[in-house]
Amino acid sequence: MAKLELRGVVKRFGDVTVCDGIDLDVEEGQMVCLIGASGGGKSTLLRCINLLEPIEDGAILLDGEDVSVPGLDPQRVRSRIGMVFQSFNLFPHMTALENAMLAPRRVKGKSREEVRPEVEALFTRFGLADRMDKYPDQLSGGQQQRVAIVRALAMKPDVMLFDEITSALDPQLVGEVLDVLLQLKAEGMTMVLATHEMEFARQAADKVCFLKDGKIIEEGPPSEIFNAPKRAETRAFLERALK
Ligand SMILES: Nc1ncnc2c1ncn2[C@@H]1O[C@H](COP(=O)(O)OP(=O)(O)OP(=O)(O)O)[C@@H](O)[C@H]1O
Repeated sequence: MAKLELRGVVKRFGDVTVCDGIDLDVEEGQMVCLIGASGGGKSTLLRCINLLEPIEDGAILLDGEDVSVPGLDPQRVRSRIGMVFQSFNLFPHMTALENAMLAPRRVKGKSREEVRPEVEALFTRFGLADRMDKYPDQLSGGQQQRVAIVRALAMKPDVMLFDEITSALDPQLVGEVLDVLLQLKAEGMTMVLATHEMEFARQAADKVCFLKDGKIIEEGPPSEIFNAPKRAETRAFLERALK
C-alpha cells in the first residue's frame, strides 16, 4: 500500500481547464471519495492519476516518487495504480478467470501456473469462487463488476481508483460491490473513488472532497462535509443528492 499525493495537477482539453490545480493527499490505507456535480472533473482526475490522460502541470507522487514525469513507462505505473470503471470492460470471449489472469501474464510476464493460484485466491476472497469459469454474459452486473475489481487486484496494486463503479448497476446489486470496497478498506488498501453513493461516502470515507469546475472547493472528514458543509454549493448538492 502506498501514499498518493497530487500537487497542483492541471488538465486541459483545448481551452477548457478540467482540473485546475488540484492538491490532494491520500494517506496509506485511506479511502477518499470525490463527489460533485456531473462535469466537475472527477473522472478526468482519476484518469490523470492513472496516466490515462497526460497532465499539463503539477505532479502525481506515489510514495514520494513523481510518476507523472515524462518518459516513465505508463504500464509500470499502472501496474501500481489499479483502476475500475463504470462499464466493466471484461473481454466477452474469456472466462472470468482468464480475464483476471490476462494483465499479470501480459504486463508482468508471469506464467499461467504462477498467476492462477493467486487469482483464484482473489476470487475466493470476494465470494466468486463458483463464478471463475463463467463468461461475462453468464454473470450478473454486480458479479461482473466484482470480477473487474479482482482483475485490477491481480496486478497487486498499491493504490486503487474507482470511477462510478456502481452507476451502471441495478439498485439491488450495488451493495455487493460496495461490500468489496469495505473489505479492501479493512485490508488497508489506499483508495480513491468518484461516487454518487452519498450514504456510502458518509459512512465509509476517511475524507470527502467536493469538486466543482476542476477545483476541490471543500474537503474533510465526512462528519464535517455532510453535517456542516462550509460552502453553499456543497450544501445544495448534498441536499439534492440525499433527498
Ligand atoms: N476527452 C475529452 N475531451 C474534451 N473534453 C472532455 C474530455 N473528457 C472530459 N471532458 C470534459 O471535461 C469536463 C469534466 O468531465 P468529467 O467526466 O471528468 O466530469 P465528472 O465530474 O467525472 O462527471 P460525471 O459525474 O458526469 O462523470 C466535462 O466538461 C467534459 O465534457
